[in-house]
Amino acid sequence: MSLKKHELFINGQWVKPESGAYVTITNPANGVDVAAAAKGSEQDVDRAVAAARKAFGSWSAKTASARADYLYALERAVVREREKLATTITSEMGKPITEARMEVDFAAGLLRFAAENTRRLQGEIIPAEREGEKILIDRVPHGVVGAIAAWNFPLALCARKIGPALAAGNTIVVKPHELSPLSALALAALAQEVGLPEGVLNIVTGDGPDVGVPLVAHADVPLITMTGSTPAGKKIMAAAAEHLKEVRLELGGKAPFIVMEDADIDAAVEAAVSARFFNCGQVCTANERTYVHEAVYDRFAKSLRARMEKLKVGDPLHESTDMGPKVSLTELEKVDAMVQKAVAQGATLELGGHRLQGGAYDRGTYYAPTLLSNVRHGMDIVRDEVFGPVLSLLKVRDFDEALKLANESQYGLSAYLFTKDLGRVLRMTRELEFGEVYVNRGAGEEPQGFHHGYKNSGLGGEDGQHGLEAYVRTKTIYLNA
Ligand SMILES: NC(=O)C1=CN([C@@H]2O[C@H](COP(=O)(O)OP(=O)(O)OC[C@H]3O[C@@H](n4cnc5c(N)ncnc54)[C@H](O)[C@@H]3O)[C@@H](O)[C@H]2O)C=CC1
Ligand SMILES: O=C(O)[C@@H](O)[C@@H]1OC[C@H](O)[C@H]1O
Repeated sequence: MSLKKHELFINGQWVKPESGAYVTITNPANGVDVAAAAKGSEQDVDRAVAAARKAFGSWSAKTASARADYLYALERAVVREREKLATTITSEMGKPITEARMEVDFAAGLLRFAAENTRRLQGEIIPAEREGEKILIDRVPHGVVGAIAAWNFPLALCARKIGPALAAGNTIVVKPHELSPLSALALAALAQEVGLPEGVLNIVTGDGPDVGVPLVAHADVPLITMTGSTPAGKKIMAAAAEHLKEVRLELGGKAPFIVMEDADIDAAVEAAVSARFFNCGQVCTANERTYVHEAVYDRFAKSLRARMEKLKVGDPLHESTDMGPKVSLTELEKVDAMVQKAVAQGATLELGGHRLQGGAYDRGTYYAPTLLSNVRHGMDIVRDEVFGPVLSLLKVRDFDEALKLANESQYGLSAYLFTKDLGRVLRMTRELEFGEVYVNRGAGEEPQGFHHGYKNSGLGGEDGQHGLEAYVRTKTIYLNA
């Protein structure tokens, strides 16, 4: 049976790539080829940007309510197609179907938030020095937004950029990740179905060098928003600097997960496990370093191990599966190398530490839930982002030490704190150098929050009112009759 070929979505139409080539998308759970996606190129980017530029005039001229209506319609279509979209996500990148449904819900929530807030992008009126004059500070869209996504949330990361960009009156060209373009293409099909005007949303599939690079360099794209690795984010920022364009970057993380002696240990264990093993550890907000107070360390470690042993790894389409495969063999090997290096540097391997093999595991890229103890702060595994199911346990003397070690990182996206002591919580709000902190709960941001990393975790931030405001710029008008 021949694979379904997915074309590019440009100017409201499905069009063939200039290259004439297609890339096979493989399900990491079983090695089965699921579809082929067009291999985009610079010429395709040019076509998509031209379409988006042409559509910008009439889209930005629409009333905020009219733009909201389209976004509400798209959200309703996403909700209606929840199961189909979730299955697409699972088959292209391997997360459990239960989590894929959560991703669809999150994507719908992001679109709904954008729709609800189109009318809240308000300007200002300032008294002038000249009689009769008013100074207006208006908020206007940038024009064509270039959006580049990662594979770990292939639908939600696109919705997170499309929703606010369109709400604010921009048009957009989206480049999904080369490993997982299918759910973004399914979203485009829904946009077409709900009658989104042609050219407002365009999708060019393909890899970073062929599509991402020309999109970033394009003279008619004044704003780039990207989710992915820190090295790629830095390259994008350097390339954008050549053209003095704005960038919003949502990059890697190395979240500390701090458990103090007064914490609810059962709740902390549950949250530590879900924040580490959700999506097979492939989340920028994942629990990367679990710092536990020495007074409760042994109890925590025992309970953690017991909880981890219960994790069911297997076919992500099964309702009871907790963890699916890694997205690709390359990614699996990267994680395994980090684990082996940690062991060589003196960490103790308590659980896992290897690829799962035998039976159905042999067809996919499964890695065992891994627990490392005796982890010391100088080890590479504490420094570098581990995008996989590997939990590193570190013992700390007190809160001071936990705070100090938590801050000793090049990253600054998310952090977690479990304690009942309000004094510590208040101190943490001042001293912890992270943009998003979860107190006495596990991971999972909300559309009305603000997802924003410090240091090497990124620039700009996404979601909520602050995220929406990134998609407008100011225009000052000295108004006289
Ligand atoms: N912050 C996050 O949420 C994510 C972090 N990662 C981290 O990144 C590592 C590598 O994963 P990759 O998929 O290779 O991420 P990546 O950062 O290379 O790719 C992300 C997106 O950027 C595009 N891209 C890459 N280089 C580009 C360039 N120079 N110009 C324009 N576009 C470019 C890619 O095609 C993709 O769409 C993972 O192991 C993980 O550590 C991966 C995914 C998401
Ligand atoms: O890219 C990531 O891993 C995060 O931005 C991620 O995106 C949706 C999830 O809810 C976030 O944690």
